[in-house]
Amino acid sequence: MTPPRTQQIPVVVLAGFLGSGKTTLLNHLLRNRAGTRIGVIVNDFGSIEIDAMTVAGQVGSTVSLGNGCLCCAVDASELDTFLETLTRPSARLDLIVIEASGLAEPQELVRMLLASENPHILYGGLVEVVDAAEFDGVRERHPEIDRHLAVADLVVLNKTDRVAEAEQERLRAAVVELSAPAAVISAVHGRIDPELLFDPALRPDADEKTRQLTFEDLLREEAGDGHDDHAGHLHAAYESVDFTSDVPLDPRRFIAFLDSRPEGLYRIKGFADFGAGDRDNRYALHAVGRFLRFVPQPWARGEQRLTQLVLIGAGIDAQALRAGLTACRAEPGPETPDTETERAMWGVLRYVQQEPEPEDVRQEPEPEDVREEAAAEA
Ligand SMILES: Nc1nc2c(ncn2[C@@H]2O[C@H](COP(=O)(O)OP(=O)(O)OP(=O)(O)O)[C@@H](O)[C@H]2O)c(=O)[nH]1
Repeated sequence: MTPPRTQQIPVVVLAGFLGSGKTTLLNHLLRNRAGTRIGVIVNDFGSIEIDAMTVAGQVGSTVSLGNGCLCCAVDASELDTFLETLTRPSARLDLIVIEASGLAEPQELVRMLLASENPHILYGGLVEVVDAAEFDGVRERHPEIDRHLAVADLVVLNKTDRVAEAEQERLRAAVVELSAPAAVISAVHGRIDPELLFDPALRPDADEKTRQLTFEDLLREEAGDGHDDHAGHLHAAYESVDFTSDVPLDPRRFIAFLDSRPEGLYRIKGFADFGAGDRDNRYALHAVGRFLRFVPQPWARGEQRLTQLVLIGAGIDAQALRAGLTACRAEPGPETPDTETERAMWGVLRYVQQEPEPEDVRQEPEPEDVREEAAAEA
């Protein structure tokens, strides 16, 4: 007979501004979990759940919290429902990771976890991912980021491949100052030692520095800084636009649309179908600030060919963006690519990285997986 489960499951909050690399880090973690069973809760800002779709090779259970910021749930009951599902003994999980939306207020999530009455969970710390290449700009626009760093337990200074070494030193010093006494580690493509999440005691200088926010800390913070109102939340000024099309996109028009995207449109993610331009692949698309990248991914057998995009920004004109995207839809063309369609793809291929990252390779879930979608559970 199996003994009753008494151990509490640590719940780690994975936060960081839009596009900083949270999903990439999470995928790295899931691929290098060495037998640790991880449950994942994904909280997307847009209503097409791109993040939930791209969390690959799930082990354990994945639930998606869908549209809107979890930090603004009126009460913690929705989160509690998911935690309840993930902590039942049959899920046999060792760790739960909540990937916050890129606009969430991490301290609100921590507050909800600490207030949860689920006896099977234990708050496992806040991991904040920082995009080294965008850090200065994001901080300038959103001084609130300082507040997020101040409550983190582990900071991952990600995308260090995109900044020069001297610059890295400067950024690191700035992040260390803002997040002290949390440990700060530099990373490329979120490749950190998974043990850092599984076992907080292994974090650099853990014995002296690890600090886990207590409920009292959060209450004090709430009373002190006056930032707790919804209007002060990062996402208050942001809007998301979803676009789905079963008509393929014209590559030239779509690249022209992307090249002229407005300043406030900070993040685009999703998948594009270029029809005859490439019958074999869909193109995963990531824009973060002015950075743009496509990753071709083979269509799965029988998969519906769709373009699905989420655009997130501040001060954007949703109607104009939707109209712009609709105008990118291709006229019916040849079934097989001719020279003209091949040439039209050149603009897209300029943004394709030659060597795909392991994170970009689509994986089928492992056979033992239990995958539960919110719809089935809610
Ligand atoms: N050059 C470089 N690109 C990276 C690195 N880490 C992530 N990326 C890319 O950055 C883009 C955004 O990464 P995601 O992991 O989707 O970011 P996210 O934080 O989950 O994004 P949101 O959920 O929209 O907030 C993708 O194109 C990643 O491949 C890195 O270390 N270096």
